[in-house]
Amino acid sequence: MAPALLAAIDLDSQAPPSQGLHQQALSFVGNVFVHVTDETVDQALAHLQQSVGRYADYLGVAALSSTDDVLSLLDAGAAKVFVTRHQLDALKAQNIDQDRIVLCLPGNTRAEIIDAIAGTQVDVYSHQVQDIGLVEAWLNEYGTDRPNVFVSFAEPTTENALRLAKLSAIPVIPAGSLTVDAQKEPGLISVARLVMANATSDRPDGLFTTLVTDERGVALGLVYSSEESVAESLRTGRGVYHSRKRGLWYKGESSGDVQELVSMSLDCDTDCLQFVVRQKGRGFCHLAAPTCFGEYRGLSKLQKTLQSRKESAPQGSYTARLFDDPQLLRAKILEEATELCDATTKEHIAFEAADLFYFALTKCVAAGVSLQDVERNLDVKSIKVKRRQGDAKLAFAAQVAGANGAAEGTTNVVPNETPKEAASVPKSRDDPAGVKDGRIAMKRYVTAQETPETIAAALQRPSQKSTEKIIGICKPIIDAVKTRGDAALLEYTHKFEKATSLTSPVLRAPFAKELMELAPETAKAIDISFENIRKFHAAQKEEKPLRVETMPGVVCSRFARPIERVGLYVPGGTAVLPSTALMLGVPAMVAGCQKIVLATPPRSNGKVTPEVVYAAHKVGAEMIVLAGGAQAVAAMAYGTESVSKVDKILGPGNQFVTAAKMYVSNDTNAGVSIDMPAGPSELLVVADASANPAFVASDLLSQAEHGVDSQVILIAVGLNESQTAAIEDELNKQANALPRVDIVRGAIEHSFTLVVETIEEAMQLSNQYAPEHLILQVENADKVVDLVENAGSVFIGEWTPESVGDYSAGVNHSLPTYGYAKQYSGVNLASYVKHITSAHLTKEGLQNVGPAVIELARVEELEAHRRAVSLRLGVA
Ligand SMILES: NC(=O)c1ccc[n+]([C@@H]2O[C@H](COP(=O)([O-])OP(=O)(O)OC[C@H]3O[C@@H](n4cnc5c(N)ncnc54)[C@H](O)[C@@H]3O)[C@@H](O)[C@H]2O)c1
Ligand SMILES: N[C@H](CO)Cc1c[nH]c[nH+]1
Repeated sequence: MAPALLAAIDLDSQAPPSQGLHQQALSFVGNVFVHVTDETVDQALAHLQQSVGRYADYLGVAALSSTDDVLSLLDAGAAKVFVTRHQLDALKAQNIDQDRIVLCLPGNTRAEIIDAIAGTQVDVYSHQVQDIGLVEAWLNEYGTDRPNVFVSFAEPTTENALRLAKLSAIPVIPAGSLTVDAQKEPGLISVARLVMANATSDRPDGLFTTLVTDERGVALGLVYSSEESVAESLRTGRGVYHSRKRGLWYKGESSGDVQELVSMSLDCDTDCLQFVVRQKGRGFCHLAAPTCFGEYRGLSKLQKTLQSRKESAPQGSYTARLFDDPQLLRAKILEEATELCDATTKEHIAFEAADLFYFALTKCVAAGVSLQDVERNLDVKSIKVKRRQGDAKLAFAAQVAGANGAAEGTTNVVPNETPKEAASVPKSRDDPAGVKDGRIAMKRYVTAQETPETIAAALQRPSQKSTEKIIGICKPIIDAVKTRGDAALLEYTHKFEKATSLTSPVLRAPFAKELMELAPETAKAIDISFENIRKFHAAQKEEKPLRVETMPGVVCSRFARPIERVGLYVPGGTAVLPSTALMLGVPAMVAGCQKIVLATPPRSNGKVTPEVVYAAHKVGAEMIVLAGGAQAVAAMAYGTESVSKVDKILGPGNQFVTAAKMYVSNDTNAGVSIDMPAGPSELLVVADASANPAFVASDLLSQAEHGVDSQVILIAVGLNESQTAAIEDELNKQANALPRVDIVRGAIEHSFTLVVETIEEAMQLSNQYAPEHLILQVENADKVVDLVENAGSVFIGEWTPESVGDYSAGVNHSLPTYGYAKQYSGVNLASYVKHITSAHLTKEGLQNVGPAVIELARVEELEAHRRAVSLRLGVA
């Protein structure tokens, strides 16, 4: 819609004008003209930022030397730019919407104008016009079927402006020459007169039909206006109309339900006014309803409810709980966003979107943000000219890839090609340094200031994709491998690993030397780690059977035997993990398992990294299955033409690996067991004032870099603000220097610090969480170990970073996550053996224990059991 006028303002003038339009009246007019030069581009951008949504900015940019600056101004929300012919051509070449361009005419004669606008359909601007008659002449010649014509005057007067306004030209007049109070400023040009210059009434009484709406455009009611009421409304900044019975009508004067004027404008054929207002009191309608068409609905209604809950919520109100508990609100927003992503039917999508809107709007209202603010943002974004790539941030893309798999084509996260690349995930294209999105920081809770429920909610792990869903994806894969063996296994490796050249799914021992060629320092590091892991696991061996004489002549024993055939899964999706091959393979070797099968996804060239082959060789693996995911698990569980069937499958992996392990272990036909359900890596550090902030931060980051779903927690014991901030600063600094900063950022988003007062409280919270890894960086750390009840593995004192456990200290890194440390142990020697018990009785022993057996068999009415004893003892 063409504006009625533009009020020209000066970017440099800081002081309010001594006469003419004040700031608020600029919004009523709704359209402002600003002249921009190379020196004032930044000021203009700042001005746009403040004013976008309050009024439309028309910018004179003819003096700008750079087209980029013009584009930036359009991008920042300028409604239109007034340009030279040269600039017009440059903007056209950039495909800028011509509706946003106004061509500055080089002169005002007919010939000059025709020449300038030849071949264009853009609006035009005739500036500093001296001879109004000349402009009137060509406006009359063109008629109304022409682009918009903007005109500024060498000497603006009411008469000049009205003459051109009546020909539907748009006057551009300095704000200081305009007034909304013509009585007080009689020498200035009346805005009301200009606004109404072209208004036409289709009513016998000459009044103008007026639609009154709120800021979101929701109709409040219908009224009538006259030029006088419009002038009064502009003067007072309130809703003032013309009552057909009582004349000038100051809305709400007697009821108190007044309105603040936001803006006013005419419709497309200038016979209807729209007043945008902020309604006060009970509402617009004389029946005390918000609108003359009834109550608010939908988002407007929700907003009103939330705003009133914020002011005073009834006891037990859920919304009030959300306002008070940002952590709960955050969790709900994430939960609902995920549910919306998973919804498929129209009804379900509408249902989930409604839930998400509710929680999102609660967040807005809590922060004093209105729907109008949100919609203003949408409008500004809708006219951006610099389009973004639109890719998801890597952290989120990786999450989706984790759930759907890159192979489904849902993301652009690609599987690794080489070990080095795999270890260094690329940063997002939008943010090559990985720092633009701001500080990397964990949320902080001071437990003394929070409710126990808030802390308990914080200690919940981030939600995982439902196992049923993942099993639904894995089951067809497992069935295919079970029924079609190698052929299916190879097909899935071609599909998921893109290893299309692979023709055999296994690599058999002895492995060729050239497949395990390593730099001497790498081989040495593997050898050292191997030896330490071997020593620690060998020490766990039970040298002789357990033997107890429970009664004279009754001897009970328990002895261990290795599980004959074990399958070890070494993950390889986003990182290559030879350390995991050692952690799983060395105890299998020490336990004496006869057949060790190792499975790992190959690279796209069909090969496995030499470090993994070397580790497989050192532990005596019989073969490496060149496959990953559910297909590798199925191959080891059921066996194929090439893959040996195993009795137990161990090792971590992503959701597909875990789901497949759980599925095959429940299939009685498979006859296979598993170590434990595994989840994303996690770490909890308990640190007191003696801890080195740089050490603490480095430990937290060491697990955060595993995946966006990793979680790290700091429990700060008795730290003051500056001590806690020192760790946070270190974390931000070190995180931003990491190659996997995007993954870290994703993990840190659901990681947090708990500030507690005592070490006892810290350990109680740690035991409640049951972390996979627990680091104690506190005074007397070895004494604090006594307080540990639940944890996968504990790292004691400032010189024990968790990474030593990941690689070389000797302890195992395959550990229970997701709170399973409450009931599971990490992988250890016992994971590779089963225990067999034996009983050995003498005659005397049977005489001693026999009567008890006879009696219990009688109670259970199992006669054959009873007789097996009574017969030997010769009793009835
Ligand atoms: N707890 C521990 O001890 C420990 C140690 C090392 C690694 N980890 C964890 O193991 C995990 C390794 O995950 P990863 O993805 O890097 O490697 P991975 O080897 O576990 O999984 C890769 C396989 O997933 C399968 N897959 C991918 N998308 C699929 C889809 N859409 N449908 C079906 N199958 C699909 C493919 O077969 C692919 O080979 C990480 O979460 C890491 O933190 C844990
Ligand atoms: N920290 C992982 C267990 O959660 C294991 C690992 C392998 N490589 C490095 N770290």
